[in-house]
Amino acid sequence: MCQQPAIPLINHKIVFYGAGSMSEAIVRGMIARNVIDSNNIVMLNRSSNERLAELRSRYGVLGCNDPEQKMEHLRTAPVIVLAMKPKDAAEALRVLGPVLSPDQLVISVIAGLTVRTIHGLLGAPQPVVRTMPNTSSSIGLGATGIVYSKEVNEEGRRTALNIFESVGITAVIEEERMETLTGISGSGPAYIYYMMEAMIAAGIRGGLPPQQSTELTVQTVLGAARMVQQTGEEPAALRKKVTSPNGSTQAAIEVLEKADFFESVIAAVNRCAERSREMGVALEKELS
Ligand SMILES: NC(=O)C1=CN([C@@H]2O[C@H](COP(=O)(O)OP(=O)(O)OC[C@H]3O[C@@H](n4cnc5c(N)ncnc54)[C@H](OP(=O)(O)O)[C@@H]3O)[C@@H](O)[C@H]2O)C=CC1
Ligand SMILES: O=C(O)[C@@H]1CCC=N1
Repeated sequence: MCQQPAIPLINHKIVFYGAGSMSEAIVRGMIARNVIDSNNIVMLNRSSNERLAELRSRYGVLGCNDPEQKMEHLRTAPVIVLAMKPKDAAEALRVLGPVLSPDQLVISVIAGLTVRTIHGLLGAPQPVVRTMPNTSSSIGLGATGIVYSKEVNEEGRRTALNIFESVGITAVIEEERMETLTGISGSGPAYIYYMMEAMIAAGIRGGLPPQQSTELTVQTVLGAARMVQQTGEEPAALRKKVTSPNGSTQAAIEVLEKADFFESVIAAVNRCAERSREMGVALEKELS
């Protein structure tokens, strides 16, 4: 077994402003890794009490949707993670800006929302970390892109890295690359799940019991990812080893080629990046 690197204990409050899937994935991953005490996690949402009760019972975190208490948490937390949908971000940030003090670190996971727009909506040059994680963070296998605003000091960088390294790997990148990264790793799990759905369906249509088809598909995807990771070989080289000349794999790949699989995946990644930019532009318009 390979040992995961030790992550320093996070011993301050983190407020998740938005208590949905992405927040839960990060919280679950951090708690499983024991990098933070659940008493130090506060999760805020807008309306759903049931959702907060669910999070409380699963992770022992504090949930809150009382407007006054919410503002108090936001005013006092050293670290705030923005995790609402892009359409809700402008309003939430306008409310947040006036209660912040200059040393509070704002970490965003919101697709498309740029550092410049965050600053504009907050109305202050807050230290901002723009990130793009993915939901595999919940099992410690996330992949998170990170951009720092120039206001983020060494301690802020370390804090952001501690959070996201505790739930997977991180890549510090230029902000211009964030949309491409979203197309690969932010949304990427969904493409793999889609491929898995199709493989499972094919197995069932071919007469395998659903459970068997699912188990075989899961193990195949897991094994293929681990092979790339552990052998260090290129996916193309590994694919070649599966593909006997004129054999069954070659026949299957020819069908995928005919459907332009390779270029379709690239087009999907590009469209994802483009859509993230569109969402960013829509949010930028909120500034005027
Ligand atoms: N899901 C994913 O795979 C990924 C998502 N992201 C980003 O994460 C962000 C959240 O996505 P996701 O978790 O899927 O979304 P969800 O819809 O699951 O969760 C959004 C949460 O935000 C809350 N919320 C909205 N407005 C406010 C507000 N004004 N004050 C407090 N809480 C508010 C909602 O509360 P309520 O339900 O009460 O309205 C809800 O808890 C998005 O911006 C997305 O781009 C990034 C990477 C991957
Ligand atoms: O679909 C979305 O907009 C978000 C961003 C990355 C994954 N989910």
